[in-house]
Order: sequence, then structure tokens, then C-alpha cells
Amino acid sequence: MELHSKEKIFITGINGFTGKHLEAYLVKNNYNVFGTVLGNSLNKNHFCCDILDENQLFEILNQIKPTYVVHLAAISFVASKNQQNMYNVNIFGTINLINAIERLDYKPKKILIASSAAIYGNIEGELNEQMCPAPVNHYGNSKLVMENMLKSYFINQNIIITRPFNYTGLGQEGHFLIPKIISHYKQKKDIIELGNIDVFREFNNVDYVIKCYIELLFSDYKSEVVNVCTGNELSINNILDKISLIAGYRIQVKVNPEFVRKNEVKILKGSVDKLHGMIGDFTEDYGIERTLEEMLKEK
Ligand SMILES: Nc1nc2c(ncn2[C@@H]2O[C@H](COP(=O)(O)OP(=O)(O)O[C@H]3O[C@H](CO)[C@@H](O)[C@H](O)[C@@H]3O)[C@@H](O)[C@H]2O)c(=O)[nH]1
Repeated sequence: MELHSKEKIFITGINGFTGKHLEAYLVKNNYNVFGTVLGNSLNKNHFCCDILDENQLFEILNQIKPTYVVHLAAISFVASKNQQNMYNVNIFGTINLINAIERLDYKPKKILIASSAAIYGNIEGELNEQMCPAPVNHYGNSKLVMENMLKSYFINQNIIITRPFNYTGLGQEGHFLIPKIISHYKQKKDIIELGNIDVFREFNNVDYVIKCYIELLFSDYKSEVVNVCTGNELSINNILDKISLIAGYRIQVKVNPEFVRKNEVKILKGSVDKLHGMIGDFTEDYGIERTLEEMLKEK
């Protein structure tokens, strides 16, 4: 998995939750990392760029000439109310990126693009890549359209589409479930107001997801669609049990209709078969208890 010293990795959304973790890992391991940010950044390897601007993306890519591209810039909050922006960024942002890459006078070795487990919707059972996607909300739909669009580039470019199942960790935005619960515990609150509580998700560690992304990026696989999951699903109650054990008290849950989602995905549990077949199994190194402890301890 050694990278040639001149090879560069370009990450869209490098300042986001996942981007920050990926950049930190790659920089620590002496890789040459660049990326786009929507706002400002003092880092000289960060380029201020809206992915809705194809020409700007092309200029930056043409200047950097990355060997690998990881596309993380997206609207990732399922309950986001700005649906137009969600479709714009998740679909047209990705079209712009792929078109900008096609305009380069060389072909990057690999492009990894983050889709989502949300494309499966409410299909029952362990979710695998052969199943016919059936999203139930705008977020899942935006990611599925993105996937379908990308497939028409599968011959020209080497594109790994990942379908990450839920993951969390240090620095995740406070509107996602786990950081919200953690923040209530940190403030020693007695009550938390939640939405749909009868749901099951994998709550994987962001660093597990990063590890999978890196292995997939540097693998010999060309164009593929693959789950990034562990197959370990938990209910919200299970999560509350685990946090209560660490924190020493149990928070009381009150349902607030404001947080209840109408088009809800009830259970997301992925099949690891394809992922393990491609890169092996690293699940044991990243337990949920460690993740929750780290998040609770974070200042
Ligand atoms: N955020 C939030 N979620 C709540 C709340 N109460 C219940 N939930 C439920 O907790 C579950 C997890 O919610 P999120 O953490 O917001 O994640 P998500 O909607 O499942 O989506 C995440 O996972 C996808 C992959 O499966 C990702 O693609 C997506 O970007 C996101 O990270 C959902 O079923 C949600 O309805 C609440 O107050 N806030």
C-alpha cells in the first residue's frame, strides 16, 4: 500500500467530518494531500471551491494533477430541509467533478465516491449490493441518482462507489444522533428530546470507514459499488444503555414531533461479504464502546 512520493490525493469536502479524519490519517502517513473547502482555510493545500462550479474544479484539479480523488463533499444530513440544495450538491456537484476529471489530459488511478446506505430504503434483511435500491427519502434518492449517473463513467474512469452505513466519531456535527446524545450527557442533562426512537443503525467508527476507504482506493479493483459496513446494528436504546454505563446515569427520552421523520428508514444493517472479499476484515479494531468513550471524553 506504498504510495509513490509524487502521487497526490485530492479530497473534496476536506474540511468536513470525514474529510478531516481522512486528511489527518493521510498526512500522518506522509501522503501528499490536497482538497476543496466551501469556506475559508489557512491550509495552503486547501482550495476554496464550490463543487457547483465545474470550471473552478477543473482549474484546481489541472493545477494539482492528483493521482487519486476522494469525493466527500455532499449534503449529508438526511433531515435537511433544503431539498433543492441537497439534489444540487449531491447530484450536480458530482457531475461537475466527474466532468472536470474527464477534461484532464490524464486519467487518475482511482476515484472514490461516497454514496450512502440510505439508497436501500426499507428493504428487509441484511443489505447487499445485488439488491435493487429503493430509497424512501430525498437524501437516499439524491445518492441513488448520483450512483446511476456515475455508472455511465465506469468504463472511462476507475470509480469505487462506497455505500457507508452510519458512522460517528470525534468532530461529527451536532445535529446527527450520536453527537446530540453525547452533548446532552456532557452537559449532564436529565432529559433528551428525540424523534424516531424505534430505529436500528450500525454506529461504526469514522476511522474504520477511513481505513476501508484507503484500502479500497489503493486496491487493484477498478469500478465497483461496495458497502462500507460492519453488519453490527444497534437500536437507539442499545446506544443509550452503553452511554449510561460509561456516564453512570440514564437520560430520560422524550419524543419531540419536531424531530420525527416521516419518511424514515427503520433498519440499516449491511452485508460485509463484498467488502471483506475486497479488502479483508478490520472490524475488531473499532468497537462502539471505544468510540462513545472517546466522544464523551472530548473537551
Ligand atoms: N439526527 C437525529 N436523529 C434522530 C433523532 N431522534 C431519532 N433519530 C433517528 O436516529 C437515526 C440516525 O439519525 P442520524 O444520526 O441523523 O443519521 P441517518 O439519518 O441515519 O443518516 C446517516 O447515515 C447515512 C448512512 O446510513 C449517511 O449517508 C448520512 O449522511 C448520515 O450520516 C435516524 O433513524 C433518526 O431518525 C434526533 O433527535 N436527531
